[in-house]
Amino acid sequence: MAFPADTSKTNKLERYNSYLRRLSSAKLLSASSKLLFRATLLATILLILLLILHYPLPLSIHSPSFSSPHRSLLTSFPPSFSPSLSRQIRLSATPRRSSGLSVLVTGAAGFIGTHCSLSLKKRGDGVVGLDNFNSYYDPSLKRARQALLARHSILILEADLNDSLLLSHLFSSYPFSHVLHLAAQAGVRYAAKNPHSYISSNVAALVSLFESAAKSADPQPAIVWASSSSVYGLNKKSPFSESDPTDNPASLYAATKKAGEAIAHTYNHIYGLSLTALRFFTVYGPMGRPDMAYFFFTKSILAGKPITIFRTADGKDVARDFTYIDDVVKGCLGALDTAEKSTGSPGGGPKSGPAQLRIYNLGNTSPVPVTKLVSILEGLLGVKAKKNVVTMPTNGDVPFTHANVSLAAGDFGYHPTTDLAAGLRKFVRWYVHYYGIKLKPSSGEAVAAQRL
Ligand SMILES: O=C(O)[C@H]1O[C@H](OP(=O)(O)OP(=O)(O)OC[C@H]2O[C@@H](n3ccc(=O)[nH]c3=O)[C@H](O)[C@@H]2O)[C@H](O)[C@@H](O)[C@H]1O
Repeated sequence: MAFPADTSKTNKLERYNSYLRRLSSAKLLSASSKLLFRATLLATILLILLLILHYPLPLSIHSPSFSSPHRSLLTSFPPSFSPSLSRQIRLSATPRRSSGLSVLVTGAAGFIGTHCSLSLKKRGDGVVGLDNFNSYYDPSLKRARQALLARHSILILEADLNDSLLLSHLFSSYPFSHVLHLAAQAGVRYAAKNPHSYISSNVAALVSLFESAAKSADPQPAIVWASSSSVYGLNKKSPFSESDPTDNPASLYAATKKAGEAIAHTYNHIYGLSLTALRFFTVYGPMGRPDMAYFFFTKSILAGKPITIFRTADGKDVARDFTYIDDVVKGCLGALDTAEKSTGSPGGGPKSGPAQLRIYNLGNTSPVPVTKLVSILEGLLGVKAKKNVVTMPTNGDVPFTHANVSLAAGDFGYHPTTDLAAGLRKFVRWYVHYYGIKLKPSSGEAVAAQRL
């Protein structure tokens, strides 16, 4: 009898072999999927790097203590303005008079920006505004100014100057003849709280603007921009002239404005940008800045709250060459009208010759003590201020400012005509109307209003 063949050993062997085959194919599968995963990851990283190199991300140095929307208006990819936005930009920028200017006004929702935009538009120039609407002071006031400009068909783009991609796109999409650059981090004492916002707005954004104007605009625009009386710092010689040294800045604000003037020299020298710096002297008036003394003094006096008045360490009055907004606007327009063309070639190429590089004081030429400012306000408001007189802090203030404006007078007929009492009257009139305040019938402003 034949015994059935003993297959148990062969079966075991086959089962073992098939187990080994499955094991190795599973390993192979997992190894190849790992490889595939790594390759995909690498390709994605490479693609992102390529895109960043090609379309650089906006430089965003955010200030820690206030918010800025910093929204890019470039919606599609590759970046471009929507057809409707392009149309609005064209409409707003195109002058209505022959040989009118087309001006990009930065900081257009700001105090001086709004007034200048309106004046330019009223005389037939084209204006496009740009503003980041940050919350350094009440943004609702900036929105009210924006609404006013909109009623005069002036478009304000909500964007940050550090968005260099947007800026270069703006310059390549419309041939602005001029830029009036007023966007800045203002205030001499605030730098102690938020120093970085001064670097971001007054240095980085200035470079971003000059870069785009030099390299993306065709033709390159002439640029008129806001410097400050604060660059004279702790100088003792009075009045301040443009040729005086500016080596003693008393605040970071002043230091960034002085840095701006040095940066302007470089861009003028290398790229042939036509650049004019205007040194403003404590500008005040209707729709002004709530962070300035005349504005918050008015608020506190009306609310019956105490105000702090600074005096110098040796007990003297602190004084300012307070300058009324309408005078400053005339100075800004004069500077724009006399600005010569830039001499650089598109793309930052060689310049055809030296370009204009100017600096002007725009002040009132008659300093007034802060104590006098307060007594004028008391009269206009019909309320006695509760005064706290203290020694001036050493975090930015200077004892006095006083402008010599003969350069601006000679070059574009700048002659300030509004004294502090007349200018503050106009400010108070606006203030009580804007905030819906009823003054006592005996107040200087109420009496003057009855006479009208
Ligand atoms: O010309 C400029 O380049 C600058 O002008 C403005 O700076 P300033 O001249 O310092 O204005 P502003 O704060 O209104 O103080 C006015 C006076 O009130 C005194 N002052 C101030 C505050 C206070 O609590 N008490 C006080 O006595 C104070 O000592 C001073 O004497 C702009 O803000 C600044 O952005 C820049 O443009």
